[in-house]
Amino acid sequence: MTYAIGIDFGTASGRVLIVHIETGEVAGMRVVPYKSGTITSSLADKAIPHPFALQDAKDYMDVLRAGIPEAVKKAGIHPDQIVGLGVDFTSSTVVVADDQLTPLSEKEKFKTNPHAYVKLWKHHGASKEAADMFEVARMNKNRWLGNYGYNVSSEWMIPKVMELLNNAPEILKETAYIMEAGDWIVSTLIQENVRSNCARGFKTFWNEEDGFFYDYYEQLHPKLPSIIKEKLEGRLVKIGEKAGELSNEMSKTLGLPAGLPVAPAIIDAHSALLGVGSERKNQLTMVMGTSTCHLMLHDEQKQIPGISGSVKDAIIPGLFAYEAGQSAVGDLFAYAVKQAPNEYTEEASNRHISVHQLLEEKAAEKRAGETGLVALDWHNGNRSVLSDSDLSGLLLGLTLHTKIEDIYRAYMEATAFGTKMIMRSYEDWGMQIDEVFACGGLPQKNALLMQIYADILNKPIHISASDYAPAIGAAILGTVAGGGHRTMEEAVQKMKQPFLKTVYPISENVKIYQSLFEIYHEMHDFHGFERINMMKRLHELAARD
Ligand SMILES: Nc1ncnc2c1ncn2[C@@H]1O[C@H](COP(=O)(O)OP(=O)(O)O)[C@@H](O)[C@H]1O
Ligand SMILES: O=C(CO)[C@@H](O)[C@@H](O)COP(=O)(O)O
Repeated sequence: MTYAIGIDFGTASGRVLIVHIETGEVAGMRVVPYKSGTITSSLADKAIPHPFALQDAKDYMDVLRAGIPEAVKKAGIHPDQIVGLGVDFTSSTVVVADDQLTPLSEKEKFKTNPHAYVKLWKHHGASKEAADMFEVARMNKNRWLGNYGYNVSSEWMIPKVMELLNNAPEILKETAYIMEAGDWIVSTLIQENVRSNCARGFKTFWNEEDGFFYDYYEQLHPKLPSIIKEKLEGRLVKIGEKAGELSNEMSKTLGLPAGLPVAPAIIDAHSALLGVGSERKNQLTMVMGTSTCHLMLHDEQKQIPGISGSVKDAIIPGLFAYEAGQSAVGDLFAYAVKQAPNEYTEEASNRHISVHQLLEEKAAEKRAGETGLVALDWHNGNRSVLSDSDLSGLLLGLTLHTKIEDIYRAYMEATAFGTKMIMRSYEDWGMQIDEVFACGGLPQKNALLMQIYADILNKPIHISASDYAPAIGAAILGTVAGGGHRTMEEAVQKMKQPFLKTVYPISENVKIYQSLFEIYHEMHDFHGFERINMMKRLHELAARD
C-alpha cells in the first residue's frame, strides 16, 4: 500500500489529494468548490444578520462524494493501494447535528434558521458572547486565558455555543452534537462521535491534564457546563493516532475499502506545518490564504499575550504548537479587487488574467513607499496581537491621484506589517525565529507579495512548492494512522513538499519599510488603544498572581 488520501477543507473549497507515502508525490487531485460558498446575506430570501458567515455542510459531503472517486481515478490507482485517510479543516467551524450526525440545517423546519447551519471561523455572530467571556475571566484575575493569549475570540467554539444558548434554544434542544466540522467529517466517515485534541485544545479551552474548564463555564451560564458535557464530549483521539476505520456505508459511497484507517482531524493551518516539513522549534510557518495563520513549535509553554494559543501535542507529539493569526489577508486583497474600475476588469478579462494579477502587475511598477499610503489591515477585526474582531481597518495618505493598485499594494504591505507585529511578539517571549516558511494558496500566486514580506520582515522566506501543504499534512496523518510509517517524523521526512524558491530581502526596501513600519505601529497603537490598555492591565494582573 503506497498511497494516502489527504483532504483539506478550506474556506471556499475542499481539495482531495492522493499522495505517494514514500516520495510525497501528488498522484491525483480534485478541487471541489463549495456550491453555497459562504452564506452572508440570506437563506431562501430570508435575510440573516450582518456579521454572520455560514456554510452548508452538504457542500463538505460533496467534496468527499465527488472529490475522492475522481482523485483516485486521476491517480490511476486501485483503492486497495491506499493505506489511510486524513482530514484537515478550517477552525473553529462549528456544525450542529442530531444523534445520527445529520446537520440540523437538513431538517425542513430549520431550512431558514441561520443557527442550524455551519458557523464558519469568520462568523462574528458571537462577538457579544466573546466579550462577556473575556469580562468574566477579567473579573477572575484572568485565570483561564493565559494559554490563549489572554483573550477570547468570537471565532472560537465556546462563544459560538454561548450564541446558541442565548439566541437559538430551539436549535440547541434538537442538537445531540456540537462539533468542529473536521470532527464531524471524521465521525461521519467512521460512524462514531470522536474528537481530535487539536481543535479541542485551541478552540474550547481544554487541555489534557485539566479537561474542560467547567469552573469557568459555570460562571458564564448555569446551563453551559451540562451542554458542554452532553454535546461536546466524544472519544478523544490525539494527532498521530488512528481515529477509527471507514464504515461499510461510507466505503460504498466513496468507493474505498471498508475498514480503511482514518486519522483524527487537524486544523488546516496546523496541518500545513507537516506538509512543508517545518517540524522543529525556531521555525515560523505562515499559512497564507483567505486569512493567515502563523505557527511555531516549542518544547515549553509560554503565555504570550495576543496570540491565539498554545497546545501540547496538537501538531507534533511532545511539542507545544503555537498559533497566531490575521483574519483578513486574501480577503483584504479580494476587497480591493471588488473595487477595481470596469476598465481594469475588462483589461484582465481580455488578457486572460485575474484582476488580482493585474493589480499585482500595476502595483509592482511602484517602489517601496512610493504610493504614500499606509493601511491598517483590520477589515475583519484583529486576531493577533489584539484579538478583537470588532476592530476596523484604516487607510492613511489618500489623494485624488491614488489608484486602486496603490491601495492593493498598501494592503499587501499592511498584512506584512501585521505579520511583523506577530513575529515581534513571539521573539519578545523568547521564541527565536531562525527560518521563515510560507505556504497556502497565496505565496505562489503573488510574487510581489512575497518580496514585500521578505523586505518588511527582513528575513529570507522559503516558499513551499505546493499550494496544498495542508492536504499533504492530512495525508501524512492518514499514513501514520494506517501504519504506513512508524512515526510522524518519519512520515514528514518522506512526504514533505520541496521548496520552490527562497525570496531574500532587498536592503534598500528594508530601510524604507522600517520607517513605514513605525507609522503602521503608531496607527496600530492609536486605533487599538483601548484594547492594548486592557490587555496590559490583564497581563500585569496575571503576572502578579
Ligand atoms: N493573485 C492573487 N494575489 C493575492 N491574493 C489572491 C490572488 N488570487 C487569489 N487571492 C486570494 O486568495 C484567497 C484564497 O486563498 P486559498 O489559499 O486559495 O484558499 P483558502 O484560504 O480557502 O484555503 C482569496 O481570499 C483570494 O482573494
Ligand atoms: O483559524 C484558523 C486556524 O486556527 C484557520 O482555519 C482560519 O484562519 C481559516 O483558514 P483559511 O484562510 O481558510 O486557510
